[in-house]
Amino acid sequence: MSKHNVKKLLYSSSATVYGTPQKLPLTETHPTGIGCTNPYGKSKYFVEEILKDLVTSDKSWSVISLRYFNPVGAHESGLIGEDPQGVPNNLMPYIAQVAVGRRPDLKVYGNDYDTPDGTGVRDYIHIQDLAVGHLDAAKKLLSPSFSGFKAYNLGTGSGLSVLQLVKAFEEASGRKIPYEIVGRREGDIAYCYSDASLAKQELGWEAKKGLKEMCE
Ligand SMILES: CC(=O)N[C@H]1[C@@H](OP(=O)(O)OP(=O)(O)OC[C@H]2O[C@@H](n3ccc(=O)[nH]c3=O)[C@H](O)[C@@H]2O)O[C@H](CO)[C@H](O)[C@@H]1O
Repeated sequence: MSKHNVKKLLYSSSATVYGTPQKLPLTETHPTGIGCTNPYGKSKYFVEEILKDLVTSDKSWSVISLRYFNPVGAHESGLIGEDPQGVPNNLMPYIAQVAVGRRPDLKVYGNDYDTPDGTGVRDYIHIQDLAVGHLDAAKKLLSPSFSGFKAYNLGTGSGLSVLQLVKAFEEASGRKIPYEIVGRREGDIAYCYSDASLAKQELGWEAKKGLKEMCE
């Protein structure tokens, strides 16, 4: 990057840098790296720390870190979407594979969390909203007044449970999603949802697509 004089970086980070939330909704000032529940979150945290050190040691660098909540959905053309090989780890692609008959049922990882229906609550965000967030962040990064390191949450600001997502997907697809409640998955937390107001104030960005569009 330095050979080509690239000194501006937009980093794809994750809400998992916050670990188990001490306070909800999660703001960018929430501590990071403490109690990260899985290696993915820890690696995102480590890279953010390296980037903070970089901009401190060399003022010619500037970095924006985008902390994604739970990206889901597909492009409306149907040409770009999510179809992971093997067994999907994430909820939405798993539900989609059950809907098309590739898997018999969804295993719901625990219904004994301290949430309204006992299943895990997450802040799902449509990938097209996420893409627009990158464009808005790139504008900020390229503006002459921007310097240093800044992190922004990219989320909708509201949480949905596993069972709410199942129901919404059934409504959008017209297919029944059979499910079975099984034990909790190690490393999972009960709640994770954003306060996305900083991105609205400073980037002029907010999520526009709703649950129905995420499931279509
Ligand atoms: C432990 C783990 O892998 N965490 C990853 C997962 O976080 P998340 O746990 O936030 O996302 P996810 O889509 O894997 O799970 C969302 C919710 O669905 C539940 N669930 C998920 C799959 C399933 O087959 N059945 C089920 O009940 C899960 O317990 C959770 O409450 O995805 C993030 C990206 O979006 C990051 O990659 C996280 O590191």
